[in-house]
Amino acid sequence: MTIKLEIKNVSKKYDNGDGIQDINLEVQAGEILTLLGPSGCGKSTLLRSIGGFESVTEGSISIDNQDITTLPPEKRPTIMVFQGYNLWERMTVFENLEFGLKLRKIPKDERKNKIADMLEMLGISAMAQKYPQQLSGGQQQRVAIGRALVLEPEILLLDEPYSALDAKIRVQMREELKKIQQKLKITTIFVTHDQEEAMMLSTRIAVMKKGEIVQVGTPSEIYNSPADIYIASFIGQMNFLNQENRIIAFRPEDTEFVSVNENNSETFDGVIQSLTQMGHYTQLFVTVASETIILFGSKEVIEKYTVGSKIVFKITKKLSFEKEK
Ligand SMILES: Nc1ncnc2c1ncn2[C@@H]1O[C@H](COP(=O)(O)OP(=O)(O)OP(=O)(O)O)[C@@H](O)[C@H]1O
Repeated sequence: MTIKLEIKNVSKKYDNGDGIQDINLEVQAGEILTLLGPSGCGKSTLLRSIGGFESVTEGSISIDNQDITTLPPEKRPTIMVFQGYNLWERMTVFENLEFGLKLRKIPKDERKNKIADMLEMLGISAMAQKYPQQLSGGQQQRVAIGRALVLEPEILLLDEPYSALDAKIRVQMREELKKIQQKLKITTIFVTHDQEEAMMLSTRIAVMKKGEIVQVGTPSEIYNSPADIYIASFIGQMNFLNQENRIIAFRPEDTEFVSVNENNSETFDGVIQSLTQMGHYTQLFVTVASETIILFGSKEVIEKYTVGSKIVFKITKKLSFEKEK
């Protein structure tokens, strides 16, 4: 594997004390690495630091073993797509894509060919002569990505590119991005606070909390072995039960209903608070002592139990965390 981007001990402190601290991260050539975390955890600050839109307070950033820490954005082999796309409204789609190529003094015929290929790949060839405001959100988003990709950056930086789109288009755009990324094998860093989006798109995910990276791993590593309670509660559906000095965590799918309580540490009694048919499965809210958890059952469960029924369940896979002091 080739390391494309190396971030070493990077900190960025704003005057008010916020920012990111001691970030260490290696991004492999050709992967989609997602920076995931709640609002304000420092994802955009890190992305902007990689793109050169933020000067770091400490540490170094290298791309292909070249130190780029102090280079301005236009001297870096990165292109960033911002949240609001920043398309030029007085230029057609074609001109939006052509602008950067002109600056790079690419000859006219070559520009035309590159743009035609890019619009074709993005499925917006018919929009070439339209203006951004004549396009849908999804189409504008494709133009923004096309404008970045046509410049053939070494690394593509995407800051919550789908936040303005509705849920259905979002899913479609993710699929498209994944396809394009696989075709071009372009190293991509993607920022999102949406864990489902991160799980679906990423080769690896870096989970951030309060300005730091707390875990880096593949989606399944993060899902199956979250490093702490914060990550466990952030990714997917997770139940927690307090035990003496520990907290056990388990996913709804890692449980099964049993008829008797064997009185071991895996089996629990609960009382059903609600049952909802979710299509091919039933979702149950259950209280165990004073704590509420979510369980999944088969479609038939809804016929066997009612609200207020006692239920016995066994946890087939669990994690255990020390209580935070
Ligand atoms: N220019 C700035 N000046 C001062 N503080 C800033 C600046 N930009 C960001 N911050 C602060 O730094 C922290 C990290 O912000 P950042 O925008 O990187 O987070 P984020 O994870 O990308 O959040 P969001 O998802 O809301 O964009 C926040 O506390 C934010 O208020």
